[in-house]
Amino acid sequence: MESPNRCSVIIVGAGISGISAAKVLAENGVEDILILEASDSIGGRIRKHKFGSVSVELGAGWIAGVGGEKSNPVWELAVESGLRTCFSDYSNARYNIYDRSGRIFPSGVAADTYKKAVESAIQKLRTDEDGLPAYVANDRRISTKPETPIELAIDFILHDFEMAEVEPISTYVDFGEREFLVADERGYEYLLYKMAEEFLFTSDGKILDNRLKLNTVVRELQDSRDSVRVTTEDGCVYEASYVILSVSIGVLQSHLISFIPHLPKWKSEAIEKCEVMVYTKIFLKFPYKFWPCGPGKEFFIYAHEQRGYYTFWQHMENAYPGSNILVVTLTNGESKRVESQSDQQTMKEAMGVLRDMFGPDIPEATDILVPRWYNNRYQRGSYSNYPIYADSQMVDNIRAPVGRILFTGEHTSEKFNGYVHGGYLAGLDTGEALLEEMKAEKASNESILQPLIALTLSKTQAKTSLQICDMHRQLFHGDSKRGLAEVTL
Ligand SMILES: Cc1cc2nc3c(=O)[nH]c(=O)nc-3n(C[C@H](O)[C@H](O)[C@H](O)COP(=O)(O)OP(=O)(O)OC[C@H]3O[C@@H](n4cnc5c(N)ncnc54)[C@H](O)[C@@H]3O)c2cc1C
Repeated sequence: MESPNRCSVIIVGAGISGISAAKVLAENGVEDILILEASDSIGGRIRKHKFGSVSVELGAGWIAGVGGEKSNPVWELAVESGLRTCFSDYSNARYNIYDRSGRIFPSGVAADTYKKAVESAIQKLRTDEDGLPAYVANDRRISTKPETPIELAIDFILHDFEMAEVEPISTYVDFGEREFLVADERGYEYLLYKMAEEFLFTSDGKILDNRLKLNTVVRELQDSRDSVRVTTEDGCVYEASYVILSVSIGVLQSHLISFIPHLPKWKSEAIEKCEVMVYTKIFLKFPYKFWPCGPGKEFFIYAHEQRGYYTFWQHMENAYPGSNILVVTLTNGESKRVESQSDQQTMKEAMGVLRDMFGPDIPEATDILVPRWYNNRYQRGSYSNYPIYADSQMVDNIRAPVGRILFTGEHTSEKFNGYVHGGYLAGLDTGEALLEEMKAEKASNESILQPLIALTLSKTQAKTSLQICDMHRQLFHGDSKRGLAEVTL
Protein backbone atom coordinates (compact mmCIF):
# COMPACT_ATOMS: atom_id res chain seq x y z
CA MET A 1 0.00 0.00 0.00
CA GLU A 2 1.23 3.51 -0.84
CA SER A 3 2.15 5.46 2.28
CA PRO A 4 -0.02 8.52 2.92
CA ASN A 5 1.21 12.10 2.40
CA ARG A 6 2.90 13.04 5.63
CA CYS A 7 3.67 16.35 7.32
CA SER A 8 4.06 17.78 10.80
CA VAL A 9 0.69 19.48 11.20
CA ILE A 10 -2.56 19.33 9.26
CA ILE A 11 -4.95 22.22 9.81
CA VAL A 12 -8.54 21.45 8.95
CA GLY A 13 -10.36 24.62 7.88
CA ALA A 14 -9.04 27.89 6.45
CA GLY A 15 -11.20 30.37 8.36
CA ILE A 16 -9.56 33.02 10.52
CA SER A 17 -8.70 30.58 13.32
CA GLY A 18 -7.12 28.02 10.98
CA ILE A 19 -5.09 30.67 9.16
CA SER A 20 -3.92 32.37 12.36
CA ALA A 21 -2.89 29.01 13.87
CA ALA A 22 -0.97 28.14 10.69
CA LYS A 23 0.74 31.53 10.72
CA VAL A 24 2.02 31.00 14.27
CA LEU A 25 3.42 27.60 13.32
CA ALA A 26 5.07 28.88 10.14
CA GLU A 27 6.58 31.88 11.92
CA ASN A 28 8.14 29.53 14.42
CA GLY A 29 9.76 27.25 11.87
CA VAL A 30 7.04 24.62 11.50
CA GLU A 31 6.57 25.00 7.78
CA ASP A 32 5.67 21.47 6.71
CA ILE A 33 2.02 22.11 7.32
CA LEU A 34 -0.98 21.30 5.20
CA ILE A 35 -4.24 23.26 5.30
CA LEU A 36 -7.29 21.30 4.12
CA GLU A 37 -10.31 23.48 3.34
CA ALA A 38 -13.70 22.13 2.26
CA SER A 39 -14.89 25.18 0.32
CA ASP A 40 -13.39 26.91 -2.70
CA SER A 41 -11.71 29.77 -0.84
CA ILE A 42 -10.18 30.76 2.46
CA GLY A 43 -12.21 32.85 4.91
CA GLY A 44 -14.92 30.50 6.20
CA ARG A 45 -17.58 32.66 7.82
CA ILE A 46 -15.82 35.74 6.49
CA ARG A 47 -16.96 35.87 2.89
CA LYS A 48 -17.67 38.64 0.43
CA HIS A 49 -20.02 38.50 -2.53
CA LYS A 50 -20.49 40.81 -5.48
CA PHE A 51 -24.04 42.16 -5.30
CA GLY A 52 -25.12 44.89 -7.67
CA SER A 53 -21.94 46.83 -8.17
CA VAL A 54 -20.55 46.44 -4.64
CA SER A 55 -19.01 43.86 -2.34
CA VAL A 56 -21.28 42.75 0.48
CA GLU A 57 -20.36 40.58 3.45
CA LEU A 58 -22.42 37.39 3.71
CA GLY A 59 -20.89 36.45 7.05
CA ALA A 60 -19.07 38.69 9.52
CA GLY A 61 -19.60 42.34 8.62
CA TRP A 62 -18.50 44.29 11.67
CA ILE A 63 -15.37 44.69 13.69
CA ALA A 64 -17.06 44.68 17.07
CA GLY A 65 -15.33 46.10 20.13
CA VAL A 66 -13.35 49.20 19.21
CA GLY A 67 -12.43 52.36 21.11
CA GLY A 68 -11.79 50.86 24.54
CA GLU A 69 -8.69 50.78 26.68
CA LYS A 70 -7.38 47.60 25.08
CA SER A 71 -7.04 47.35 21.35
CA ASN A 72 -9.02 44.74 19.41
CA PRO A 73 -6.39 42.74 17.46
CA VAL A 74 -8.69 42.48 14.43
CA TRP A 75 -9.09 46.25 14.41
CA GLU A 76 -5.28 46.49 14.42
CA LEU A 77 -5.10 44.14 11.42
CA ALA A 78 -7.73 46.25 9.65
CA VAL A 79 -5.81 49.47 10.28
CA GLU A 80 -2.53 47.90 9.11
CA SER A 81 -4.20 46.65 5.93
CA GLY A 82 -5.96 49.95 5.25
CA LEU A 83 -9.37 48.25 5.27
CA ARG A 84 -12.20 50.70 4.64
CA THR A 85 -14.76 50.73 7.47
CA CYS A 86 -17.71 52.89 8.62
CA PHE A 87 -18.83 53.54 12.16
CA SER A 88 -22.24 52.03 12.95
CA ASP A 89 -24.43 53.97 15.36
CA TYR A 90 -27.12 51.61 16.60
CA SER A 91 -28.29 53.91 19.36
CA ASN A 92 -30.82 55.62 17.10
CA ALA A 93 -32.42 52.41 15.84
CA ARG A 94 -34.93 52.42 18.69
CA TYR A 95 -36.27 55.81 17.49
CA ASN A 96 -36.98 54.46 14.00
CA ILE A 97 -39.53 51.78 14.90
CA TYR A 98 -42.32 51.48 12.33
CA ASP A 99 -45.69 49.91 12.96
CA ARG A 100 -47.58 47.98 10.29
CA SER A 101 -49.27 51.10 8.99
CA GLY A 102 -45.98 52.94 8.46
CA ARG A 103 -46.14 55.22 11.51
CA ILE A 104 -43.00 55.72 13.58
CA PHE A 105 -43.58 55.13 17.28
CA PRO A 106 -43.18 58.39 19.27
CA SER A 107 -39.70 58.59 20.78
CA GLY A 108 -41.10 58.68 24.36
CA VAL A 109 -42.98 55.40 23.83
CA ALA A 110 -39.95 53.77 22.20
CA ALA A 111 -37.55 54.93 24.94
CA ASP A 112 -39.91 53.79 27.69
CA THR A 113 -40.50 50.37 26.13
CA TYR A 114 -36.77 50.00 25.63
CA LYS A 115 -36.01 50.86 29.27
CA LYS A 116 -38.59 48.35 30.54
CA ALA A 117 -37.24 45.65 28.23
CA VAL A 118 -33.70 46.17 29.53
CA GLU A 119 -34.88 46.02 33.17
CA SER A 120 -36.88 42.90 32.47
CA ALA A 121 -33.97 41.23 30.68
CA ILE A 122 -31.63 41.99 33.58
CA GLN A 123 -34.20 40.57 35.96
CA LYS A 124 -34.52 37.42 33.88
CA LEU A 125 -30.78 37.04 33.67
CA ARG A 126 -30.46 37.17 37.47
CA THR A 127 -33.12 34.55 38.03
CA ASP A 128 -31.69 32.31 35.29
CA GLU A 129 -28.28 32.54 36.94
CA ASP A 130 -29.82 31.53 40.27
CA GLY A 131 -31.51 28.63 38.50
CA LEU A 132 -34.89 29.89 39.69
CA PRO A 133 -37.93 30.78 37.66
CA ALA A 134 -38.66 34.51 37.41
CA TYR A 135 -41.67 34.40 39.75
CA VAL A 136 -39.59 33.34 42.79
CA ALA A 137 -36.86 35.92 42.34
CA ASN A 138 -35.53 37.43 45.56
CA ASP A 139 -37.13 40.79 45.14
CA ARG A 140 -40.37 39.18 43.91
CA ARG A 141 -40.46 41.33 40.79
CA ILE A 142 -41.65 39.37 37.82
CA SER A 143 -39.86 39.76 34.51
CA THR A 144 -42.42 40.72 31.90
CA LYS A 145 -42.96 38.75 28.74
CA PRO A 146 -42.95 40.87 25.57
CA GLU A 147 -46.33 40.79 23.90
CA THR A 148 -47.07 43.83 21.77
CA PRO A 149 -45.32 44.31 18.39
CA ILE A 150 -43.06 47.07 19.74
CA GLU A 151 -42.13 44.99 22.80
CA LEU A 152 -41.40 41.99 20.58
CA ALA A 153 -39.27 44.09 18.24
CA ILE A 154 -37.24 45.54 21.11
CA ASP A 155 -36.88 42.12 22.73
CA PHE A 156 -35.52 40.85 19.41
CA ILE A 157 -32.89 43.55 19.04
CA LEU A 158 -31.86 43.29 22.69
CA HIS A 159 -31.38 39.55 22.68
CA ASP A 160 -30.66 38.46 19.15
CA PHE A 161 -28.20 41.30 18.62
CA GLU A 162 -26.51 40.96 22.03
CA MET A 163 -26.89 44.59 22.98
CA ALA A 164 -24.44 45.36 25.75
CA GLU A 165 -27.10 46.97 27.96
CA VAL A 166 -28.33 43.63 29.32
CA GLU A 167 -25.15 41.91 30.42
CA PRO A 168 -21.48 42.76 30.29
CA ILE A 169 -20.08 41.25 27.09
CA SER A 170 -16.31 40.77 27.22
CA THR A 171 -15.85 42.13 23.70
CA TYR A 172 -17.33 45.52 24.64
CA VAL A 173 -15.89 45.58 28.17
CA ASP A 174 -12.35 44.80 26.98
CA PHE A 175 -12.15 46.48 23.59
CA GLY A 176 -14.80 49.21 23.68
CA GLU A 177 -18.40 49.60 22.59
CA ARG A 178 -17.94 50.91 19.09
CA GLU A 179 -18.58 48.81 16.00
CA PHE A 180 -17.30 49.40 12.49
CA LEU A 181 -18.84 47.96 9.37
CA VAL A 182 -16.36 46.70 6.80
CA ALA A 183 -17.12 48.48 3.53
CA ASP A 184 -14.23 47.55 1.31
CA GLU A 185 -14.37 46.06 -2.18
CA ARG A 186 -11.60 43.62 -1.17
CA GLY A 187 -13.87 42.34 1.58
CA TYR A 188 -13.28 41.51 5.26
CA GLU A 189 -11.50 38.41 3.92
CA TYR A 190 -8.66 40.65 2.75
CA LEU A 191 -7.35 40.46 6.34
CA LEU A 192 -6.97 36.71 5.95
CA TYR A 193 -5.14 37.07 2.63
CA LYS A 194 -2.76 39.56 4.22
CA MET A 195 -2.06 37.07 6.99
CA ALA A 196 -1.74 34.13 4.60
CA GLU A 197 0.70 35.90 2.30
CA GLU A 198 3.17 36.08 5.16
CA PHE A 199 3.69 32.31 5.03
CA LEU A 200 2.08 30.97 1.84
CA PHE A 201 3.27 31.67 -1.68
CA THR A 202 1.00 34.23 -3.37
CA SER A 203 0.96 35.97 -6.71
CA ASP A 204 -1.41 38.66 -8.02
CA GLY A 205 -3.52 38.44 -4.85
CA LYS A 206 -3.99 34.67 -5.23
CA ILE A 207 -2.64 31.98 -2.97
CA LEU A 208 -0.62 29.56 -5.07
CA ASP A 209 0.91 27.20 -2.57
CA ASN A 210 0.45 23.45 -2.42
CA ARG A 211 0.26 23.57 1.36
CA LEU A 212 -3.29 24.88 0.96
CA LYS A 213 -5.76 22.44 -0.55
CA LEU A 214 -9.17 23.91 -1.32
CA ASN A 215 -12.30 21.85 -2.11
CA THR A 216 -10.97 19.17 0.23
CA VAL A 217 -13.54 17.86 2.69
CA VAL A 218 -12.17 15.99 5.70
CA ARG A 219 -14.38 13.06 6.69
CA GLU A 220 -12.34 11.01 9.14
CA LEU A 221 -9.65 11.57 11.74
CA GLN A 222 -7.91 8.49 13.07
CA ASP A 223 -5.80 9.27 16.09
CA SER A 224 -3.01 6.90 17.10
CA ARG A 225 -0.06 6.93 19.48
CA ASP A 226 2.27 8.87 17.21
CA SER A 227 0.21 10.32 14.36
CA VAL A 228 -3.22 11.22 13.00
CA ARG A 229 -4.53 9.84 9.70
CA VAL A 230 -6.85 12.19 7.88
CA THR A 231 -9.18 10.84 5.21
CA THR A 232 -10.94 13.16 2.81
CA GLU A 233 -14.19 12.79 0.89
CA ASP A 234 -12.33 12.07 -2.34
CA GLY A 235 -10.53 9.16 -0.70
CA CYS A 236 -7.12 10.77 -0.14
CA VAL A 237 -5.27 9.93 3.02
CA TYR A 238 -2.87 12.31 4.76
CA GLU A 239 -0.88 11.75 7.89
CA ALA A 240 0.52 14.21 10.39
CA SER A 241 2.03 14.26 13.82
CA TYR A 242 -0.78 16.62 14.88
CA VAL A 243 -4.09 17.93 13.57
CA ILE A 244 -5.61 21.32 14.37
CA LEU A 245 -9.35 21.08 13.81
CA SER A 246 -10.92 24.50 13.25
CA VAL A 247 -14.37 23.56 11.91
CA SER A 248 -17.38 25.24 13.51
CA ILE A 249 -19.31 23.83 16.46
CA GLY A 250 -22.24 23.23 14.06
CA VAL A 251 -20.01 21.01 11.87
CA LEU A 252 -18.76 19.12 14.94
CA GLN A 253 -22.37 18.52 15.99
CA SER A 254 -23.35 17.39 12.49
CA HIS A 255 -20.89 14.44 12.52
CA LEU A 256 -19.56 15.33 9.07
CA ILE A 257 -16.22 14.21 10.51
CA SER A 258 -15.90 10.79 12.21
CA PHE A 259 -13.34 10.19 14.88
CA ILE A 260 -11.52 6.91 15.38
CA PRO A 261 -11.57 6.13 18.25
CA HIS A 262 -14.83 7.95 19.15
CA LEU A 263 -14.42 11.20 21.03
CA PRO A 264 -14.58 10.68 24.79
CA LYS A 265 -17.94 11.32 26.44
CA TRP A 266 -16.83 14.52 28.24
CA LYS A 267 -15.87 15.96 24.85
CA SER A 268 -18.90 14.93 22.81
CA GLU A 269 -21.30 16.02 25.57
CA ALA A 270 -19.73 19.48 25.76
CA ILE A 271 -19.93 19.83 21.96
CA GLU A 272 -23.60 18.83 21.94
CA LYS A 273 -24.48 21.30 24.71
CA CYS A 274 -23.16 24.37 22.94
CA GLU A 275 -25.92 26.25 21.12
CA VAL A 276 -25.56 27.44 17.55
CA MET A 277 -26.99 30.76 16.50
CA VAL A 278 -28.24 31.25 12.96
CA TYR A 279 -27.97 34.82 11.70
CA THR A 280 -28.95 35.74 8.16
CA LYS A 281 -28.42 39.00 6.34
CA ILE A 282 -30.72 39.30 3.33
CA PHE A 283 -29.66 41.86 0.74
CA LEU A 284 -32.18 43.61 -1.52
CA LYS A 285 -31.26 45.85 -4.43
CA PHE A 286 -33.58 48.65 -5.65
CA PRO A 287 -33.62 50.92 -8.69
CA TYR A 288 -33.63 53.96 -6.40
CA LYS A 289 -33.85 54.68 -2.68
CA PHE A 290 -37.16 55.41 -0.99
CA TRP A 291 -36.07 55.14 2.66
CA PRO A 292 -34.96 58.03 4.85
CA CYS A 293 -31.22 58.68 4.93
CA GLY A 294 -29.11 61.11 6.93
CA PRO A 295 -27.89 61.12 10.52
CA GLY A 296 -29.53 58.56 12.84
CA LYS A 297 -31.42 56.81 10.04
CA GLU A 298 -29.06 53.98 9.08
CA PHE A 299 -30.96 51.36 11.11
CA PHE A 300 -34.71 50.97 11.34
CA ILE A 301 -37.06 48.49 12.90
CA TYR A 302 -40.32 46.87 11.87
CA ALA A 303 -42.70 45.96 14.69
CA HIS A 304 -44.81 42.92 13.87
CA GLU A 305 -46.82 40.51 16.05
CA GLN A 306 -44.49 37.68 15.08
CA ARG A 307 -41.17 38.09 16.89
CA GLY A 308 -38.22 38.48 14.51
CA TYR A 309 -40.34 38.80 11.34
CA TYR A 310 -38.15 41.03 9.12
CA THR A 311 -37.48 43.19 12.18
CA PHE A 312 -34.05 44.72 11.79
CA TRP A 313 -33.18 46.80 8.71
CA GLN A 314 -30.14 48.72 7.56
CA HIS A 315 -29.54 50.84 4.49
CA MET A 316 -26.14 50.70 2.85
CA GLU A 317 -25.89 54.37 1.85
CA ASN A 318 -23.24 55.07 4.51
CA ALA A 319 -21.14 52.13 3.38
CA TYR A 320 -21.71 52.47 -0.36
CA PRO A 321 -23.47 55.72 -1.36
CA GLY A 322 -25.73 55.23 -4.36
CA SER A 323 -25.77 51.43 -4.07
CA ASN A 324 -29.53 51.42 -3.31
CA ILE A 325 -29.21 48.31 -1.14
CA LEU A 326 -31.18 47.40 1.98
CA VAL A 327 -30.23 44.62 4.38
CA VAL A 328 -32.65 42.86 6.69
CA THR A 329 -31.41 40.51 9.39
CA LEU A 330 -33.21 37.38 10.50
CA THR A 331 -32.15 34.92 13.19
CA ASN A 332 -32.69 31.33 14.30
CA GLY A 333 -36.24 30.05 13.48
CA GLU A 334 -36.89 32.78 10.91
CA SER A 335 -33.48 32.17 9.31
CA LYS A 336 -34.20 28.46 8.98
CA ARG A 337 -37.67 29.12 7.58
CA VAL A 338 -36.35 31.51 4.97
CA GLU A 339 -33.43 29.25 4.07
CA SER A 340 -35.87 26.48 3.20
CA GLN A 341 -38.06 28.56 0.89
CA SER A 342 -37.42 30.06 -2.54
CA ASP A 343 -35.75 33.46 -2.82
CA GLN A 344 -38.82 34.72 -4.74
CA GLN A 345 -41.01 33.91 -1.72
CA THR A 346 -38.57 35.71 0.57
CA MET A 347 -38.55 38.72 -1.75
CA LYS A 348 -42.37 38.75 -1.68
CA GLU A 349 -42.44 38.71 2.14
CA ALA A 350 -39.75 41.39 2.43
CA MET A 351 -41.56 43.61 -0.10
CA GLY A 352 -44.79 43.23 1.91
CA VAL A 353 -42.97 44.47 5.01
CA LEU A 354 -41.38 47.40 3.15
CA ARG A 355 -44.79 48.39 1.72
CA ASP A 356 -46.21 48.35 5.26
CA MET A 357 -43.47 50.77 6.30
CA PHE A 358 -43.11 52.98 3.22
CA GLY A 359 -46.40 52.66 1.33
CA PRO A 360 -47.63 50.81 -1.76
CA ASP A 361 -45.79 52.91 -4.35
CA ILE A 362 -42.24 51.85 -3.60
CA PRO A 363 -40.40 50.08 -6.44
CA GLU A 364 -39.98 46.32 -6.58
CA ALA A 365 -36.52 45.04 -5.63
CA THR A 366 -34.49 44.11 -8.69
CA ASP A 367 -32.32 41.50 -6.95
CA ILE A 368 -32.12 39.52 -3.71
CA LEU A 369 -29.32 37.63 -2.01
CA VAL A 370 -30.10 35.10 0.73
CA PRO A 371 -27.07 33.40 2.35
CA ARG A 372 -27.80 29.92 3.71
CA TRP A 373 -25.45 29.40 6.64
CA TYR A 374 -27.58 26.78 8.35
CA ASN A 375 -27.88 24.53 5.32
CA ASN A 376 -24.23 24.93 4.42
CA ARG A 377 -22.74 21.61 5.48
CA TYR A 378 -19.38 23.26 6.15
CA GLN A 379 -20.95 25.68 8.65
CA ARG A 380 -24.32 24.47 10.02
CA GLY A 381 -25.09 27.84 11.57
CA SER A 382 -23.52 31.23 12.08
CA TYR A 383 -21.75 31.18 15.44
CA SER A 384 -21.62 29.53 18.83
CA ASN A 385 -23.76 30.75 21.67
CA TYR A 386 -22.92 29.34 25.07
CA PRO A 387 -26.06 28.61 27.07
CA ILE A 388 -26.60 30.66 30.20
CA TYR A 389 -25.80 27.66 32.41
CA ALA A 390 -22.45 27.03 30.68
CA ASP A 391 -19.50 27.11 33.05
CA SER A 392 -15.82 27.39 32.28
CA GLN A 393 -15.54 23.58 32.49
CA MET A 394 -17.79 23.26 29.46
CA VAL A 395 -15.66 25.70 27.45
CA ASP A 396 -12.49 23.93 28.64
CA ASN A 397 -13.89 20.61 27.44
CA ILE A 398 -14.81 22.02 24.05
CA ARG A 399 -11.32 23.45 23.68
CA ALA A 400 -9.32 20.55 25.16
CA PRO A 401 -7.23 18.41 22.80
CA VAL A 402 -7.98 14.73 22.35
CA GLY A 403 -4.84 12.72 21.72
CA ARG A 404 -3.01 14.45 18.88
CA ILE A 405 -6.04 16.45 17.74
CA LEU A 406 -6.26 20.08 18.88
CA PHE A 407 -9.52 22.00 18.67
CA THR A 408 -9.68 25.66 17.75
CA GLY A 409 -12.19 28.18 16.33
CA GLU A 410 -14.37 30.97 17.68
CA HIS A 411 -16.32 28.44 19.80
CA THR A 412 -13.16 27.63 21.78
CA SER A 413 -12.70 31.23 22.91
CA GLU A 414 -14.07 31.61 26.41
CA LYS A 415 -14.24 35.40 26.29
CA PHE A 416 -14.87 36.19 22.64
CA ASN A 417 -16.77 33.27 21.19
CA GLY A 418 -19.02 34.22 18.29
CA TYR A 419 -16.71 36.94 16.99
CA VAL A 420 -13.98 37.25 14.38
CA HIS A 421 -11.47 38.30 17.05
CA GLY A 422 -12.53 35.21 19.05
CA GLY A 423 -11.54 33.01 16.11
CA TYR A 424 -8.34 34.93 15.53
CA LEU A 425 -7.17 34.80 19.15
CA ALA A 426 -8.20 31.13 19.49
CA GLY A 427 -6.06 30.28 16.44
CA LEU A 428 -3.03 32.10 17.89
CA ASP A 429 -3.48 30.33 21.25
CA THR A 430 -3.80 26.91 19.63
CA GLY A 431 -0.75 27.49 17.44
CA GLU A 432 1.29 28.48 20.50
CA ALA A 433 0.01 25.55 22.58
CA LEU A 434 1.01 23.16 19.81
CA LEU A 435 4.49 24.66 19.56
CA GLU A 436 4.94 24.01 23.28
CA GLU A 437 3.68 20.46 22.88
CA MET A 438 6.02 19.82 19.93
CA LYS A 439 8.96 21.19 21.89
CA ALA A 440 8.16 18.95 24.85
CA GLU A 441 7.75 15.91 22.61
CA LYS A 442 11.02 16.61 20.81
CA ALA A 443 12.85 16.96 24.11
CA SER A 444 11.48 13.71 25.44
CA ASN A 445 12.23 11.86 22.16
CA GLU A 446 15.76 13.16 22.12
CA SER A 447 16.37 12.06 25.67
CA ILE A 448 15.25 8.54 24.68
CA LEU A 449 16.84 8.46 21.22
CA GLN A 450 20.24 10.05 21.86
CA PRO A 451 21.79 7.11 23.72
CA LEU A 452 20.21 4.67 21.23
CA ILE A 453 21.60 6.50 18.17
CA ALA A 454 25.02 6.64 19.75
CA LEU A 455 24.89 2.91 20.37
CA THR A 456 23.56 1.80 17.00
CA LEU A 457 24.79 4.27 14.34
CA SER A 458 28.15 5.56 13.28
CA LYS A 459 28.38 9.38 12.81
CA THR A 460 27.97 9.18 8.99
CA GLN A 461 24.97 6.90 9.23
CA ALA A 462 23.29 9.26 11.70
CA LYS A 463 23.81 12.16 9.27
CA THR A 464 22.22 10.18 6.39
CA SER A 465 19.09 9.49 8.37
CA LEU A 466 18.70 13.21 9.13
CA GLN A 467 19.01 14.06 5.42
CA ILE A 468 16.07 11.81 4.62
CA CYS A 469 13.95 13.91 6.98
CA ASP A 470 15.15 17.10 5.34
CA MET A 471 14.20 15.85 1.89
CA HIS A 472 10.74 15.12 3.09
CA ARG A 473 10.44 18.67 4.39
CA GLN A 474 11.17 20.00 0.91
CA LEU A 475 7.89 18.60 -0.29
CA PHE A 476 6.28 21.52 1.44
CA HIS A 477 8.98 24.05 2.01
CA GLY A 478 11.40 26.22 0.13
CA ASP A 479 10.26 25.12 -3.30
CA SER A 480 6.89 26.72 -3.53
CA LYS A 481 7.51 28.21 -6.96
CA ARG A 482 8.11 24.75 -8.42
CA GLY A 483 4.90 23.61 -6.72
CA LEU A 484 3.02 26.38 -8.55
CA ALA A 485 2.32 24.45 -11.72
CA GLU A 486 0.84 21.58 -9.76
CA VAL A 487 -1.65 23.67 -7.77
CA THR A 488 -5.30 23.68 -8.66
CA LEU A 489 -7.33 26.30 -6.85
C1 LIG B 1 -23.92 35.81 9.11
C2 LIG B 1 -22.79 35.99 10.09
C3 LIG B 1 -22.56 37.24 10.63
C4 LIG B 1 -21.50 37.43 11.52
N1 LIG B 1 -21.25 38.69 11.96
C5 LIG B 1 -20.13 38.92 12.67
C6 LIG B 1 -19.71 40.25 12.91
O1 LIG B 1 -20.32 41.21 12.42
N2 LIG B 1 -18.59 40.44 13.66
C7 LIG B 1 -17.86 39.40 14.17
O2 LIG B 1 -16.86 39.64 14.85
N3 LIG B 1 -18.23 38.12 13.91
C8 LIG B 1 -19.32 37.86 13.16
N4 LIG B 1 -19.65 36.58 12.82
C9 LIG B 1 -18.88 35.47 13.40
C10 LIG B 1 -17.53 35.25 12.70
O3 LIG B 1 -17.73 35.21 11.31
C11 LIG B 1 -16.93 33.93 13.18
O4 LIG B 1 -16.85 33.94 14.59
C12 LIG B 1 -15.52 33.64 12.64
O5 LIG B 1 -15.38 34.03 11.30
C13 LIG B 1 -15.26 32.16 12.81
O6 LIG B 1 -13.98 31.81 12.35
P1 LIG B 1 -13.48 30.32 12.57
O7 LIG B 1 -12.12 30.21 12.00
O8 LIG B 1 -13.67 29.90 13.98
O9 LIG B 1 -14.49 29.38 11.74
P2 LIG B 1 -14.81 29.35 10.18
O10 LIG B 1 -14.67 30.67 9.58
O11 LIG B 1 -16.12 28.67 10.05
O12 LIG B 1 -13.66 28.39 9.60
C14 LIG B 1 -13.79 26.99 9.58
C15 LIG B 1 -13.45 26.49 8.19
O13 LIG B 1 -13.56 25.06 8.20
C16 LIG B 1 -14.04 24.64 6.93
N5 LIG B 1 -14.58 23.29 7.08
C17 LIG B 1 -15.73 22.90 7.66
N6 LIG B 1 -15.85 21.55 7.60
C18 LIG B 1 -14.76 21.09 6.99
C19 LIG B 1 -14.30 19.78 6.64
N7 LIG B 1 -15.00 18.70 6.93
N8 LIG B 1 -13.13 19.66 5.97
C20 LIG B 1 -12.38 20.76 5.67
N9 LIG B 1 -12.76 22.02 5.99
C21 LIG B 1 -13.93 22.18 6.65
C22 LIG B 1 -15.09 25.69 6.59
O14 LIG B 1 -15.38 25.71 5.21
C23 LIG B 1 -14.42 26.97 7.10
O15 LIG B 1 -13.70 27.60 6.07
C24 LIG B 1 -20.69 36.33 11.91
C25 LIG B 1 -20.92 35.08 11.36
C26 LIG B 1 -21.94 34.91 10.44
C27 LIG B 1 -22.14 33.56 9.79
